Amino acid sequence: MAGFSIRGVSKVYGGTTPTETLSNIDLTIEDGEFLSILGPSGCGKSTLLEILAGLQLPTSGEVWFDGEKLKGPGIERGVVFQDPSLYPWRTTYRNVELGLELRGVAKNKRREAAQRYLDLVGLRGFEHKYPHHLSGGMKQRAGLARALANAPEVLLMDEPFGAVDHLTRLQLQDDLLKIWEAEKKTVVFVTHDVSEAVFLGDRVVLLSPRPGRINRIFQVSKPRPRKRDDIELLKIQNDIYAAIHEVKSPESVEFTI
Ligand SMILES: Nc1ncnc2c1ncn2[C@@H]1O[C@H](COP(=O)(O)OP(=O)(O)OP(=O)(O)O)[C@@H](O)[C@H]1O
Repeated sequence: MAGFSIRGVSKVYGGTTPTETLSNIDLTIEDGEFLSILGPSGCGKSTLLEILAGLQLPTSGEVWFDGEKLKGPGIERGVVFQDPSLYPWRTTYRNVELGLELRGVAKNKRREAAQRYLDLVGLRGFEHKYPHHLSGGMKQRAGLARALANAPEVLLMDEPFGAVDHLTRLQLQDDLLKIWEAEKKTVVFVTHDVSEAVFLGDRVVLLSPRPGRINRIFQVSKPRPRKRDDIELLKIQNDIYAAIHEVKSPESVEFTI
């Protein structure tokens, strides 16, 4: 059961002026769910994702995954960042097999897994190219294949398509949904793009800033495949904008339509 139970999680970053970044987050993420986390810049989206990844510990509260209290990172939770940070001296294939290599997986098993996921993300034929020969979208696909090759139960994605052009972004969203449907992973997807959050998610968790709190959770019941101009999705987007404007913070309107 690759679900999370987040109970009363708060995060205070230290320093000369300690800041409460997250306050009292209670959230259950279901096994197999595609959950979007949406909010303005600085509301703590990445911090929450890092807590789920085990890269940060909450200051108070706790997170349970798969029936166990989280204490740190784990192979069952793969992370995909905006910058895929591929090693420039390794080919695409060798970047994708890296995690397996570090864990001592035999070469034939590595090859099998890397090729499977390179195919799945649409990079067949680019296995032997180096990262500088790949477009931004292709690098992001390679980063996704690298995460998938470790066979995680959960993908934790932090604005993974934030740095690619608009059309590539739409294509990557479609492809990610196909992969999610094929692989049956739990996905937690951080974005500040309202339409992306609604198009992708089963639910959209809207965070409000300073400190980051759950403002509202929007259910997106529309079955897939979805059309971007679907009236039901547009209505949810409008409801989200209305909720954002209710908060009335000048910085809480930094969203992409
Ligand atoms: N390691 C850290 N140490 C101190 N403060 C931090 C640290 N990481 C994040 N913060 C602060 O916590 C707040 C929330 O940051 P976070 O990156 O989680 O927000 P976000 O919603 O993901 O923002 P963005 O959309 O701009 O990436 C910010 O004010 C940030 O400066």
